[in-house]
Amino acid sequence: MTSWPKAVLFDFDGTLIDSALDIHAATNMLLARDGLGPVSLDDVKAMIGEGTRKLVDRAFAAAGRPLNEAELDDKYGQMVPLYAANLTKLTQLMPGTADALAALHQQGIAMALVTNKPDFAIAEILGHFDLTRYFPVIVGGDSGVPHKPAPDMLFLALSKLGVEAADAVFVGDSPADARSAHAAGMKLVLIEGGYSREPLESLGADVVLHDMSELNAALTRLAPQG
Ligand SMILES: O=C(O)COP(=O)(O)O
Ligand SMILES: [Mg+2]
Repeated sequence: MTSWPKAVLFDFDGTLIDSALDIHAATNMLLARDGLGPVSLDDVKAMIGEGTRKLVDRAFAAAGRPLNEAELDDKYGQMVPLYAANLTKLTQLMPGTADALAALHQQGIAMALVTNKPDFAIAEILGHFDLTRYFPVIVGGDSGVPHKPAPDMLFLALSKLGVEAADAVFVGDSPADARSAHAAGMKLVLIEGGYSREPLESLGADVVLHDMSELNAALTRLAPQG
C-alpha cells in the first residue's frame, strides 16, 4: 500500500509549544489592571485549550469577577497586545518537536496546524522556532469556523490539504482535541505534558505518547493493515 498517513494535523499549545508561562504572565498583567490578584500557573494551564478569549473569561471568573459579554470584549481587547508583546519570551518547544516535524517533512507527509489560538499569535511563534515551512495550511482561532471540540477546523484543514479524514492523524494534548478528532473520524494521538484537564487515558486516543520523540514510530504502528 502507499505510505500512510498522507497528512498529520497538529494542535499547537501544549502539543508543539509550551506557551503557558507567557500566557500566564500576560493574564496576570491583565488581572492586575483591575486590582485582581494573580492566578497560578497550574490554574492557567487548566484554562488553555478553547482559545485566548475563553481563557480571559475563565481567569476573571477564577479571580472572583465574572464578566458579561461586553466586558469580555473589552478585556480580550486588552489581552491581545499584552500577550502579543511577549509571545516567545518564556515559550519553549515541547520536547522532541523539532526532530519529529523534520522527520515527517522529509518523508513527504503533509502537515497542518489546527489551533484554537487566535491568529495574531501563530505566525510569530512558528517563525521564532523556525517551523513556518512545515505548515502550508494553518487553521487558527480566527478562521471563522467553530472551534475544537467541533470537527470543523479539522475538516477545513483536510480540505485545504486535499486529504481524506481516514488518511490523516490528529496529534493533540486536550479533551477538545480528542473530541474534534473523534467527530471528524480521524485517528488520534495524544501527547502527555500539555494542558489537559482530564486524564489522557480517558479520552479514547489510539495511542498516548510520553512526548513527540515517540511520534514517528507510533504513526507506523497506527497504519491500517492490509
Ligand atoms: O489558545 C488556546 O487556548 C489553545 O490552543 P490549542 O488549540 O493550540 O491548544
Ligand atoms: Mg492544546
